[in-house]
Amino acid sequence: MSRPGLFITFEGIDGAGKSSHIEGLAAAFRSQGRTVTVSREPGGTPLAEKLREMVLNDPMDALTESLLIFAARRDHLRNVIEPALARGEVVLCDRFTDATFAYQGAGRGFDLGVLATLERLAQTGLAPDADWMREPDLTVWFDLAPEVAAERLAGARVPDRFEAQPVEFFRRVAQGYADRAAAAPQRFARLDAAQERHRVWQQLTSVFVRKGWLAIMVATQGGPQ
Ligand SMILES: Nc1ncnc2c1ncn2[C@@H]1O[C@H](COP(=O)(O)OP(=O)(O)O)[C@@H](O)[C@H]1O
Ligand SMILES: Cc1cn([C@H]2C[C@H](O)[C@@H](COP(=O)(O)OP(=O)(O)O)O2)c(=O)[nH]c1=O
Repeated sequence: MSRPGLFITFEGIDGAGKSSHIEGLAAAFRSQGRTVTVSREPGGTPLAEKLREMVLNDPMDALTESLLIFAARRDHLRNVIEPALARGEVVLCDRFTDATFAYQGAGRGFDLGVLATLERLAQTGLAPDADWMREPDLTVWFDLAPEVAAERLAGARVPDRFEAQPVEFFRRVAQGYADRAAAAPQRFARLDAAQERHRVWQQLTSVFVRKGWLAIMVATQGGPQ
């Protein structure tokens, strides 16, 4: 019997540690026989990657930014995420719609009601049930104080348009994530991302073991060095 697809997203402020763990988790799933698609937003298709370049580099107002992000998201859902889920794969996506509510909504102060409308438009009509809005099965939230994230990022890479924002911006973004998690506690798994890397990995894998999506052995091995 084929297994149902799993759509898992990773969220948190820039520098929270998401990217450090996604490939390790993909390897853990693969070692247990699952086919995994790893992707990211904005991005994940040729069109969406072009839109990503614009969103990360060109100045624009918050509505334009939100429209481009949701356009990229729909293309990504249509061409990558929905087909992979239909094949029963595990889809691991570095950021998704919670990032839009956190960055454009809480961070830039854009209207949350408009974002909810765009979310419904962009994420409906693609899954097998035409009226159903696609959402992640699980969202792993790397929760980290903005000051710690800024320290980790200092010197680590050239900042994009968002990473160059002041710490107050990231405080609002972090609160945006907290609000999203409070509104959908059954979908969110919060990790204490301030811990050492191997401890974050342990927290991460135990979430998947508890859900029955990974066997217990991977909770004690693997992960980033
Ligand atoms: N638990 C951790 N403790 C200390 N530094 C970390 C930890 N996890 C990641 N880092 C470092 O912090 C920086 C940001 O991590 P990254 O995974 O790129 O974050 P994100 O993808 O969330 O922006 C990188 O330099 C990474 O090596
Ligand atoms: C998905 C998404 C990302 N972003 C921002 C957050 C990040 O600063 C940036 C790119 O995200 P990310 O891929 O995490 O960048 P990196 O791997 O370089 O850390 O885009 C939004 O503002 N809204 C969104 O909906």
